[in-house]
Amino acid sequence: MGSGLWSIEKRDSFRSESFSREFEDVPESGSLSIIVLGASGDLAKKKTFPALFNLYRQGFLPPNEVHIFGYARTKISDDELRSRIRGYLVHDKGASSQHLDDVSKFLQLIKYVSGSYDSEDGFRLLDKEISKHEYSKNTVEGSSRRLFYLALPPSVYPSVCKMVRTYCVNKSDLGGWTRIVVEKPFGKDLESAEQLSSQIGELFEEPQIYRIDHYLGKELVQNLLVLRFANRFFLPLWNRDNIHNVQIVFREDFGTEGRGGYFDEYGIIRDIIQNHLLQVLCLVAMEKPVSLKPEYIRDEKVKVLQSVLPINDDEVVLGQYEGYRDDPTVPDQSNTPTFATVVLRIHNERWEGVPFILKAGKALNSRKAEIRVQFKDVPGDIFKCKKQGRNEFVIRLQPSEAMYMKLTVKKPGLEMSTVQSELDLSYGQRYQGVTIPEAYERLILDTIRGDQQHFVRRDELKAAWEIFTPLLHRIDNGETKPLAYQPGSRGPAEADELLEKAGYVQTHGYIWIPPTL
Ligand SMILES: NC(=O)C1=CN([C@@H]2O[C@H](COP(=O)(O)OP(=O)(O)OC[C@H]3O[C@@H](n4cnc5c(N)ncnc54)[C@H](OP(=O)(O)O)[C@@H]3O)[C@@H](O)[C@H]2O)C=CC1
Ligand SMILES: O=C1O[C@H](COP(=O)(O)O)[C@@H](O)[C@H](O)[C@H]1O
Repeated sequence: MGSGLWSIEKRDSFRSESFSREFEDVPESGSLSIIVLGASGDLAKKKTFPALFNLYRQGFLPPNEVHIFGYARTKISDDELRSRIRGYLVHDKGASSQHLDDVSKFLQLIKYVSGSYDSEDGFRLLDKEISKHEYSKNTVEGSSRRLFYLALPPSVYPSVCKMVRTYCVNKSDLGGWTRIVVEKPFGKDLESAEQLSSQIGELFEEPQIYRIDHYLGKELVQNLLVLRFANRFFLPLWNRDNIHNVQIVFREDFGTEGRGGYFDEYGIIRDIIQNHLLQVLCLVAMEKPVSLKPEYIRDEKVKVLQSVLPINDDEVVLGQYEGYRDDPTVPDQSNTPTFATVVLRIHNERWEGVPFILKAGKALNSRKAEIRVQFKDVPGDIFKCKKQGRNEFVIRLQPSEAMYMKLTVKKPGLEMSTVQSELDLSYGQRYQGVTIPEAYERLILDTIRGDQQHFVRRDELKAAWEIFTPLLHRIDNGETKPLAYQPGSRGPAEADELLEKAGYVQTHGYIWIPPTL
């Protein structure tokens, strides 16, 4: 079977063949306007526009239907915005002429409108430009589709949503729609998140709101439900009878350079754990949904979150890397953690007693994100294979996507001895030549298709904040302080001690030999 079979094929419409689309398909024929608010910012340049470009190249944004608008306060021309974006679409001097041609054509779809985030004039002008585009595509009023992507700080979400709602929504409902995409951080704690949700909720219906968590767009995160519910051998094993502990880990080998101001307000728990890692936990721990309808999946995720017990202070280790406060945008006395290990306990029939260890850190010794499911020791071990280490199922989200099962086998040879080996599915090997889409690419496509499966619902967000808010308040009040750690290290040694206390047994002496050798 050729690996090309896994390639994304060029499609001539937005219709999806995905299994997740069990909900009704309403034919959509109107023009599509994608409006990137905060178009001059970092996220827009680095993630949003490149994702849109990739969708365009694959035929998901046909130029006869789509127009893209950038909106921001900076006063620049269309061409200036285009040339800023261009640098993020053409990475090397040796880009093919086809690529350069695609970039030029894509950039021609982009128009820039300047205005402030609370000005009537700016949004009226934006609406006029969008309507002009819709008119040029002969779209019947009301059947047009308008997607507003808020690549903005959350402080301006309420005013921007109000402006969009008042001046820029699709004018009637003839199969068209208006949707908004909001980025994290969505609030700073339970109260502020709920307040933000209410403000936006007064303006838009829940099916119009797409709260993005880009970890939900990663290939191996999207694979989790398939793995768990489409494979017979996982079904009976995935519970407290067999699994001893689960680790969900995020490590970065660089600090907060250039983002110190933002980061210091939030810290690693709000930046990574409360959203990205907790979303992964939901998919690892949830029960099988009734079907793949987004609401059924999100119902199950909410149940897991609501079953998480209050965090015990003895099961938290916080760290701050030395040198973090040297950043001029970080206060000298900052108490903000750049590292945290937190043990969560899920109080339900499947998971009672199984620690879920969430670990995230900046400026560590490596960059990776993975889920490590460690199984219990074999009862009545006749091979004395305990010394080899426990069975582990590792799903590496990045870099180099892979999943592998560490297991004990007979060491090849005349002697009957055991050794730890692995069943290895490395994507680079198995799916050679297949491009794995960027998380944002996939999620933006979902917003166009109206599929909310991989977006965070309001009650899910609330439940997530309920778990972390008490701890976050203790940190904010200085009651819990981070331990110092060396940049380039594994983080505070106390974090590994906590891991051991939670029952994780590190495998020693396991050597992996990449299959290419
Ligand atoms: N397909 C593939 O690409 C495969 C790759 N491999 C590679 O083989 C190597 C070994 O595999 P694996 O066992 O999964 O990974 P590691 O050896 O990297 O880590 C094993 C576990 O030990 C923990 N650990 C490491 N040092 C300490 C410490 N000092 N105290 C406590 N815990 C510690 C790690 O935690 P932490 O997360 O904090 O680092 C991790 O949970 C890895 O580099 C892996 O990538 C193996 C199989 C397949
Ligand atoms: O949301 C965030 O994620 C990035 C890491 O994303 P990844 O896809 O590269 O793993 C992190 O660096 C950043 O601090 C955080 O805000």
